[in-house]
Amino acid sequence: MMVNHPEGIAADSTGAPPMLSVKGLRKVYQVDGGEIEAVRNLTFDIAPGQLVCVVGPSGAGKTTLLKCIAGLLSPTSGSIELRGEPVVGPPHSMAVVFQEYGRSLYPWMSVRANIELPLKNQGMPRAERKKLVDEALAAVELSHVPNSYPWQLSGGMQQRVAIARAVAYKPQILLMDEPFAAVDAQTRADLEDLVRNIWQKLGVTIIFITHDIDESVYLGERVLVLSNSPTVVQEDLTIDLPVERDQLTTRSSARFTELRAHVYEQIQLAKAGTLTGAVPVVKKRRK
Ligand SMILES: Nc1ncnc2c1ncn2[C@@H]1O[C@H](COP(=O)(O)OP(=O)(O)OP(=O)(O)O)[C@@H](O)[C@H]1O
Repeated sequence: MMVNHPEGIAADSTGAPPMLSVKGLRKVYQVDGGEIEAVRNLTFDIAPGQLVCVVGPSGAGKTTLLKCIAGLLSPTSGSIELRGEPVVGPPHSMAVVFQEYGRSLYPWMSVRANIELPLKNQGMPRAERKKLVDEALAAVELSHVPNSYPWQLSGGMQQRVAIARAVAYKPQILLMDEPFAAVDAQTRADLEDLVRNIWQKLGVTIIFITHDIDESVYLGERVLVLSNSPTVVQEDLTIDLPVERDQLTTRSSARFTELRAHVYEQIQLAKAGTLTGAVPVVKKRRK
């Protein structure tokens, strides 16, 4: 049987307030001659330390949701709260890893300097910076290349640098927007294991956006399936796989197959707009 969260409620046995609370989020973009309602009504909580994957059809509003959470876009209506405080700009306690690692690293700076930069900008003393960068390099298994430049590394290694930079910053929430979409399958599998490793070691809350159904089930403790745009939460699914996962055993287990089939079915329904009747809406602006 599939286990679903009651709508919008994050499971937290400690009774602590949610790390993140999204309430009635709506985002309408103003475009030439009209409006596009990208996100209609999203409500959910995320408990501290959860690893939540967000999946949905292309154009479902995943990136829009992430940008609103990161304080890079303001919602048209509804609210986003981080530990009970409204998000009105990029919060200090958040770090974001984007898909385009090539554009997120400075090519003229060494790996170490790239990871160190946000800490330097915070005015952190040199010794403390060095310790955090060394720990982050070890966490992503790049301790052997601190003085290399990003362009000397493979795509997968560059994405590790981007992850290290986020980890060194010690965020309360790590947002990841399709971070492995541009790397090959083998590297992607390694990076998925790296994310679960970091999550287990550091206990950080992670929101991981992906369009890959298998990836969402393999990585997540919970999967939020978004509907087609204009977006609502179509399904909030608990992934009851063991915490210790590995690419071979987990992916060949009967439960994994069952869960991935379920998410696949939900995405198909989302694409067809079956549950929500949702279709992209372009409204004419009143003159
Ligand atoms: N800056 C913008 N201006 C106007 N419309 C936008 C803008 N950004 C996104 N949209 C529209 O909002 C909807 C949701 O887009 P968004 O990029 O958030 O979806 P997504 O789920 O991340 O897509 P994908 O999986 O293809 O990356 C789409 O219809 C898109 O065309």
